[in-house]
Amino acid sequence: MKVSIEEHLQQLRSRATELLLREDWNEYINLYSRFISLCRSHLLAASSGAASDSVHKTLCLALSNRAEGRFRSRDLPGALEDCDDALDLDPAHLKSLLCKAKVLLDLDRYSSASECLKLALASQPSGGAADVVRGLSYRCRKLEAQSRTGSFDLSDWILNGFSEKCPDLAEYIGPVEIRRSTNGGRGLFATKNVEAGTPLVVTRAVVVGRGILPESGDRHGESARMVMWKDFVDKILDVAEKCSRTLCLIYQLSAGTGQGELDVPDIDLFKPEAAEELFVLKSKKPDVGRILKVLDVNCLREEGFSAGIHGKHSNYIGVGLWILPSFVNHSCSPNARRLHVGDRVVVHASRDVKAGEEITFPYFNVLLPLDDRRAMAKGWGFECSCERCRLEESVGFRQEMRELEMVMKSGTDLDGVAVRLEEGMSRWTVKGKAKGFLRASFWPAYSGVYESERLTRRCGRRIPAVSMAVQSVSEAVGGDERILRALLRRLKRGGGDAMEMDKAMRLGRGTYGKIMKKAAMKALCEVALVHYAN
Ligand SMILES: C[S@@+](CC[C@H](N)C(=O)[O-])C[C@H]1O[C@@H](n2cnc3c(N)ncnc32)[C@H](O)[C@@H]1O
Repeated sequence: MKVSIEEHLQQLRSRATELLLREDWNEYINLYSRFISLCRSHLLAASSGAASDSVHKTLCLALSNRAEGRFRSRDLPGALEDCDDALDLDPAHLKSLLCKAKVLLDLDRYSSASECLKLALASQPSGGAADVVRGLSYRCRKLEAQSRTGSFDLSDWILNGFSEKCPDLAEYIGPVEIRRSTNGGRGLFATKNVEAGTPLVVTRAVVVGRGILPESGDRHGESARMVMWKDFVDKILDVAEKCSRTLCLIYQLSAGTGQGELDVPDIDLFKPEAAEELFVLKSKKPDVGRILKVLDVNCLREEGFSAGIHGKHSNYIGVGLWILPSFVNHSCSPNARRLHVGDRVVVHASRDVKAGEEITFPYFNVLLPLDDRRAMAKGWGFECSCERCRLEESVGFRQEMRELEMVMKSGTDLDGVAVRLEEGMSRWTVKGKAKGFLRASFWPAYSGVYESERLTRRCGRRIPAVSMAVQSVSEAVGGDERILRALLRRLKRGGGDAMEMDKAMRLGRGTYGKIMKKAAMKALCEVALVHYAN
């Protein structure tokens, strides 16, 4: 028996409802693709105007439904294309306007989303649809203001113990640009003087892979790591295949070789509003070999209070690719830090930064001696050429430093190490910033002393007071929980004056960023006291 086109479409609709309920988006999209081609061929064959009007309506709804499916399966460019096709048929189609606004919001194109919502409002939605329009408009205004001003506020989230949904942060590019760095490759540079704590870049990851790995030494550990990595790579390839903008941006990143030959892209290329014409590729198929190399060089681990210590398992690991932060080089004397909030990373100045200065954050723990840092940089595949490493390599008293490092590692005579370093620095006429560099290299010894009232008393005035050491080390390496903790412990024990309180607040801003109110900063300081006992 021959089935009429209407009956066929009705069968497809019923099947689509089943797939929608099952959230089987791939099948849902496939089904609507068939539905759409049927409508289009029917439209070509339609003889009367009335018949063609009704198929137009059906086609418009089908495009809108496929857009929703594509949105759910994170094919945002595909979803946008479907919404635009539906709106070509009916510019006031509410469902398509709402879906388009959601897609544009997820693509961080807030002004375009806002335009779309204005059109949706003009069609006078009622009931639930009106609520959706109002909700999206509010979100749009909030994100647009954040992306323009760089004012973020994580206070509520922190004060609620990080338990609520992650705060909704906008994409933001602050006063920075990409230039050639002294290490030969490219780097991110400040275009204005900024204070410690100022957000520089806030951006969403292409993908973050998260998991809880078995204890190290567990024979399943390595295979669990491999499974997690494979899943992460598959997701990256999936996004890159669906979105040529993302693929183009991934291709801008270093694949590890020929640092000096890499192009220096304009910062505007990384703005969500950058024109689509800038992202045209010869082949939309991702070059897997090249992407694997890019991931090797640029993936970062989530870190900071938001990643590891709140409610998450101690073996938790999160690895992601964040495009613009991938231009930030490492330095053992960094001036920026990263804070992870959901899939977004906030890169903020961890100390005052001057216009023209390169923005750097630590790829690994920099509160360690030169040889340990060298080994870690080697693991990353480079030799660190930062100011601090160059200075420590060139000093004539390198051998004496090595001996002190050995004692510090044995953990037996921490006060002796700190005292001998201070005496050595007077003899070697080490001054100013260089003192901060060396104290940072021996921070485990200093912090061991400051943690213990007995050792602090024993050292007396042969080592600097906590607040002075904290000041010099934070000037060398920027804000850091472990340095902040030393100062907070001193304040907690009593004896801290208003100046020290002020210093702690400033160091807190360098450590956590100027993205929270005082009460939330205090809550984080409590966290530093509990979680950073060396
Ligand atoms: C995430 S990329 C940083 C941006 C990179 N310079 C570029 O041009 O795309 C990491 C690579 O930059 C280089 N790099 C980063 N920090 C460095 C440093 N302190 N000294 C030397 N090379 C560094 C290394 O080649 C490293 O593999």
